[in-house]
Amino acid sequence: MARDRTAAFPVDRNDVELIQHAHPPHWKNPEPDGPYNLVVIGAGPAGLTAARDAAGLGAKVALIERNLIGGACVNVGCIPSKSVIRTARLYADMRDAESFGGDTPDRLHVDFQRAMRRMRQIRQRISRADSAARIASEGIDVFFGDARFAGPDAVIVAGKTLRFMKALVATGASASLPAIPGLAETGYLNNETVFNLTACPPRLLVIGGGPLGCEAAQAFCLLGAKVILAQRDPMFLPGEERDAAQVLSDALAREGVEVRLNTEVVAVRTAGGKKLADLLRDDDTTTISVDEIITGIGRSPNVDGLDLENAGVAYDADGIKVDDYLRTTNPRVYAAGDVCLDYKFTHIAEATARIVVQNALFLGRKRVSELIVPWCTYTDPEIAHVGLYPAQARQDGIPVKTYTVLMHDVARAVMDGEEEGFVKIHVKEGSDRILGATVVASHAGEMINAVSLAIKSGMGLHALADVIHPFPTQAQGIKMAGDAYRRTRFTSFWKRLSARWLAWSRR
Ligand SMILES: Cc1cc2nc3c(=O)[nH]c(=O)nc-3n(C[C@H](O)[C@H](O)[C@H](O)COP(=O)(O)OP(=O)(O)OC[C@H]3O[C@@H](n4cnc5c(N)ncnc54)[C@H](O)[C@@H]3O)c2cc1C
Ligand SMILES: NC(=O)c1ccc[n+]([C@@H]2O[C@H](COP(=O)([O-])OP(=O)(O)OC[C@H]3O[C@@H](n4cnc5c(N)ncnc54)[C@H](O)[C@@H]3O)[C@@H](O)[C@H]2O)c1
Repeated sequence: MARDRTAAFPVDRNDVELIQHAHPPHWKNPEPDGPYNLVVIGAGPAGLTAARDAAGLGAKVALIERNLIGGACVNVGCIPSKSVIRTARLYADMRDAESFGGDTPDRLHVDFQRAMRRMRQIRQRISRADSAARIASEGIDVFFGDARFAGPDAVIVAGKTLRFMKALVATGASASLPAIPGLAETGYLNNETVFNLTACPPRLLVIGGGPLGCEAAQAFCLLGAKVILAQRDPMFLPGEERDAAQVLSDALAREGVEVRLNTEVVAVRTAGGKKLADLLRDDDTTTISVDEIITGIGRSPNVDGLDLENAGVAYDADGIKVDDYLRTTNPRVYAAGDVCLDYKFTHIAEATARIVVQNALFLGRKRVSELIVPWCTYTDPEIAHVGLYPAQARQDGIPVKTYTVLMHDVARAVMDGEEEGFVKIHVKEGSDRILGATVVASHAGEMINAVSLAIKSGMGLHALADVIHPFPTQAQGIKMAGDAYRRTRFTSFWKRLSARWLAWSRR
């Protein structure tokens, strides 16, 4: 049977339900009978998608999970984090009630335990759709246990050998271990443990200003913690456009997060029941005292214990090596999701799993490089991006022209009191070919989809301006960027020509 990692949850009724769905305690692994078309290792978003799609197309499929079905996303990632963020936003709105013509409650008490209970309730509800029983009822052989390769065409799990025609490694990634002296001894939280908190830490240090650190810092700050956010780089979300990161930095600071950029946490220790952290910036070290520390310094692929060498599957510290078709160095074995990709997101894990099903089982030639992939950091405002950044385009020798709309010019954003941010759409100069876009807005994650659709379907910015949006919506900002492009088409030549035509029509 699998290791008892499930016991890590603080067991309330919701967690009991979750475990019942995602790793039923009395589950009996089936008896493998003959080779499988596809053996999938890992039941996170990548593994679940591949197993279900393949079984739906008639393949004989085995799915192996050592911990909880749903993987990082459902159990310790997207679902719990966005559920907590929603409650944090509620408190932010309550504090801001007066600017909406309401009254801020006199004694605003944050009920952290209720917020976490709501999160656990949502998590167990969402896990129902992917329960072991449900997956098994779809004709998939579900095994619980640690999978490892016994050879180029065999996997062993819980003492049973599963032979395969093709296999998919979808084992995901785990929080990288910070190499900060004293941190392990002092104790810290990461995404696997932070959702077990039952009280909001009064003072909290968040290490790392990537998506995880920024989302966590803002949420805990809005839930009442005094948060210090230390980021080694000169800006948050280092991959994003500089002005997007700046808007976020300003928003965090305004809400009360103590922003420490260019800052590295170099040592941690305990004193008088507190955690002391040494923060190094330039050549200055300051020591801060906190109650808890959360790390969000990146994720490392789950490759240990898989005995990949037995299958001739090459890997290194960045994960399993795959080609553009997601084949590993063993032609029978594919990989998808966090275990092999630089971009670690649920929707990419799912999209790459679909590629594997086509390529591995149906002689497909789908390439990862063909995917149009947006992503979004769910802070307030949200930061979403798709396609190329201007710097990348210029590096490829593509001249770039950018059309920008500020959210304070979008009527619905003004009405909603959500004026912060912008829509930026980058096109190839001299054309309306969309290269990429960054949206910074309260609902940027929803808005970016129109641009992804346009890029995917080869629709230019001119055509995007012709798409009629219901009024008033914040997504109008996308259309307004299209309108800005269209106005540039009114060159002085066309203006003169149309003025002449109109003058003639008045005769
Ligand atoms: C706090 C946080 C918030 C996030 N928020 C978002 C978000 O808002 N949007 C977004 O797109 N992404 C988000 N992500 C990223 C997202 O969770 C991952 O990209 C996604 O879960 C990757 O899916 P996967 O299937 O590749 O791997 P995982 O979800 O990691 O699943 C892999 C599974 O494999 C199992 N496994 C590993 N080794 C073995 C083995 N040897 N045998 C059997 N089973 C094994 C694991 O137990 C796990 O269940 C977030 C991540 C974190 C940490
Ligand atoms: N909204 C989302 O889609 C979402 C949310 C959370 C996480 N995720 C995924 O999870 C993955 C992990 O996110 P993450 O934020 O942990 O990783 P990350 O690699 O994106 O960012 C980590 C940041 O921590 C900084 N850092 C590292 N060591 C440090 C130190 N000692 N002191 C100070 N700063 C330090 C790095 O400079 C870096 O900017 C990402 O790949 C992301 O795709 C996605």
